[in-house]
Amino acid sequence: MSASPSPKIQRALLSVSDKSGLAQFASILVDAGVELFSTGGTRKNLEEAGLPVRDVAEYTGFPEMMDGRVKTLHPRVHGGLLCRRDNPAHMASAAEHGIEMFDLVVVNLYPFEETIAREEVTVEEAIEQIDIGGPSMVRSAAKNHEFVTVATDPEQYEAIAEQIKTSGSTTPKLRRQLAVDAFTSTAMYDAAITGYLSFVSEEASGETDDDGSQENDGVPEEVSIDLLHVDSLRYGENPHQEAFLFEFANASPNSLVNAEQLNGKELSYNNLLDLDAALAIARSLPSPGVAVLKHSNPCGAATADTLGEAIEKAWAGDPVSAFGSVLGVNVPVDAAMAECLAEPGKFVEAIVAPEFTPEALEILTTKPKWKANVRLLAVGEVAPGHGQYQWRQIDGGMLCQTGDDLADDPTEWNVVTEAKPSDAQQAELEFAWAACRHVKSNAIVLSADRALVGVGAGQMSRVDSVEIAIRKADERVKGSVLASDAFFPFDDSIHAAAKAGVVAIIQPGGSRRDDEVIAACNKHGLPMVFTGKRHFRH
Ligand SMILES: NC(=O)c1ncn([C@@H]2O[C@H](COP(=O)(O)O)[C@@H](O)[C@H]2O)c1NC=O
Repeated sequence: MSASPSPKIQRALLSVSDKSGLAQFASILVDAGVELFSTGGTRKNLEEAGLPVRDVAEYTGFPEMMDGRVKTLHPRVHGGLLCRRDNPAHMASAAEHGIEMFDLVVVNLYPFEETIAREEVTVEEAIEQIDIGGPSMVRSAAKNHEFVTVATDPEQYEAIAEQIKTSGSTTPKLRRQLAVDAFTSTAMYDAAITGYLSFVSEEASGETDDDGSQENDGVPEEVSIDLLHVDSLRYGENPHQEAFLFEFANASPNSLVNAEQLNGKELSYNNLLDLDAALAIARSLPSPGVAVLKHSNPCGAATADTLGEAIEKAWAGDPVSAFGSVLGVNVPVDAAMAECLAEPGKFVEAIVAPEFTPEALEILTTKPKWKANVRLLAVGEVAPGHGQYQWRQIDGGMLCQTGDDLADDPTEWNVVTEAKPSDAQQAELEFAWAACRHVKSNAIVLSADRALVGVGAGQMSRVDSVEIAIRKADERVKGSVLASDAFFPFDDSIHAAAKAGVVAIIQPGGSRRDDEVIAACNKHGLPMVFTGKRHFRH
């Protein structure tokens, strides 16, 4: 079968929510002799630009109705999009029903993803932003791309306009590519809708089964995850691995993927992992707080009256490991912090913070040796994103869980020992507990004066983590408090901690041998708090 010649573009149907670049593109079409048809808002926009445009409602003989739910869903529209120009029977049907051919469709959809990204959005508002007529036109045109050109993104206007200016039509190659883009965009759009409706909470939707229950505990049978390609990364965890960055279509503007990079080299895969961990711990520390990360674990973290003090204390947690670290900060980076980092002997790979003051930016981008490379990311407000689902790939599947991001409530904790923590020890335990949940299990942290002084991370045995934390803290272990992300299976860790000079302990409790662990604390006169909540991090 020989390919049909590219049809001259004579008639275009424009219906867009994002009206950027529209008038300029449409005026090129008008100059090329193309007749324009439009829906309400789009027509108004074109008329305001002084362009001649026909009303789709006048062409179909039906007004827009039901709050815009029905505008273009009409055989005179879809017939004009789906009709094969080389099929005499199709053309005869078109003639019989007064259907005109549309050679170009310019459609972009109701902003569903932007709508559901708004924190206060209701399910009703989200549902009204599900575009039906737009995707229908896009799919009709894309199916019939042998004859019809479909634009779904203002970025495509220039390439289409160039071809129309030179030949009055578009090439089959461009039409095929635009059709692929069109089907991709409607697939992504549907995935966003599916994802939203599947996970929208029972309270928000008010929807339950007749018996009041939610089928399958509210877990949908099928889930689509809507991801947008943001960037191709230089490589993955290692140079021989390919890597890419994707963004959830409904990601918050204050998320790491949307952070503004103010300085530095391009971000690597490992940088992004470390920055993610840095942001998470910064979010859960009291303000002003700083976390210093290496390989996704904090080697330092601190809070103080000023950010300048906090960074000094956080860096001092483990200055050897802090060299080449990634930092997370929960307030704007100021000049005092920048001056501290610019000191000789210090080096950081990247910093994520709500923002950077102009003075801090000036110092970090002019003073240190590594000024050109340091990646500075402004993420905006660092409020925790409660209740978000976390996905993780395993062999042949995905794990899904809600994030471990709710703050703990110390009023629910219990002192289980004869000795009670002093007020100062209680405050220190709260700090240690907040930091501990961000350390890979088995996690042990030692803290003093609201700063980590020793961390034992990712060990297969808890007592090994205790010993590493003690070794790291060195002399500072004396008078420090200890937090453990999960229960102690034996009393050996307690004896080691007491011998080293730890003065109070916090842990979830729940071991078969809790009695022995409590007895060991009592023997050493150590206060111990049970939180009742575990914070494993695998
Ligand atoms: N209902 C319909 O028949 C329909 N036809 C086109 N739309 C959408 O309406 C929007 C444009 O509307 P307006 O021209 O009124 O600003 C576009 O995003 C388009 O995708 C529709 N809206 C929703 O389904």
